[in-house]
Amino acid sequence: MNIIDFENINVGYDTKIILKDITLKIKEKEHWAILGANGSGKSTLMKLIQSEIHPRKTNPYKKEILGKSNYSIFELKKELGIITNDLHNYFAINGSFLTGYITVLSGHYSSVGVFKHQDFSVEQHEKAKETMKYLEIEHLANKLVQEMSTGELRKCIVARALIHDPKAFILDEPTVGLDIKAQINFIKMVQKLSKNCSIILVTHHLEEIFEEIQNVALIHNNTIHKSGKKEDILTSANLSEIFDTNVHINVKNNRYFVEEIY
Ligand SMILES: Nc1ncnc2c1ncn2[C@@H]1O[C@H](COP(=O)(O)OP(=O)(O)OP(=O)(O)O)[C@@H](O)[C@H]1O
Repeated sequence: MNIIDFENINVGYDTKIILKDITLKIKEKEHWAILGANGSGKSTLMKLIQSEIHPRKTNPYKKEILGKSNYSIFELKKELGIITNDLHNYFAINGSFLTGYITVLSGHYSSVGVFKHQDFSVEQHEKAKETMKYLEIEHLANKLVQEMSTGELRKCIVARALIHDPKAFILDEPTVGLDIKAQINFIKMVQKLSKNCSIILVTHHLEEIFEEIQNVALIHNNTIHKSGKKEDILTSANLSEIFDTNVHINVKNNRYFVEEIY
């Protein structure tokens, strides 16, 4: 099954087209990085995936997620763990008085916090505990969201999505606001998740593309400029083109990094 199967999609805001002719196929169990400069349209692609914006109907197109062209967004979000900075900020503001445990438990109803009308079974509580243990965040169980660091809250939000055992995680610039140690730590956690589900990592940081990510799509010139196997796509020439600056990249221990900007 394909996680994402898009063909010839044009999408934008009001009358303005931001991304055109989007064709992208991501199969189950594949791991992808989507790379692009600031303003290239990465977040717009995320909004398209989440159906916050819709393809223009002026041309034939295909938009299937998890093999379906018609789906309820509520159900979709259980099958796809979608982690955005908007979600993070929403929790930081509206869920500031929740504990880590309640944040994770609320994933069962995809709500922000738990409410009197919601019943939780013993199994649901067990799942929340097990998920926190798996992500090594048990120590955050009683900590309030407002007392958490950016990295701690982001991990709780990932755990909240993981409670549904999603088929894929889509992470939009997940290390924004994290210092170097927290960034490495977070990417290690995503690497662990990749053992059980697809990872689609939207980023502009080359170093975050961990070994298991074997496919890359580059967004440039309002479209998916190039996509395919990591070794073919992640080249100094391609990155110089999309970031509009001369960069020389290198690979060490299966990790890509920018060696020189000139
Ligand atoms: N709600 C909106 N209404 C109109 N234009 C928008 C809207 N959101 C984004 N845009 C425009 O769409 C283009 C792509 O923006 P988008 O946020 O998708 O880029 P991005 O690659 O995610 O950027 P960044 O790396 O800076 O987060 C930009 O020119 C931006 O100004």
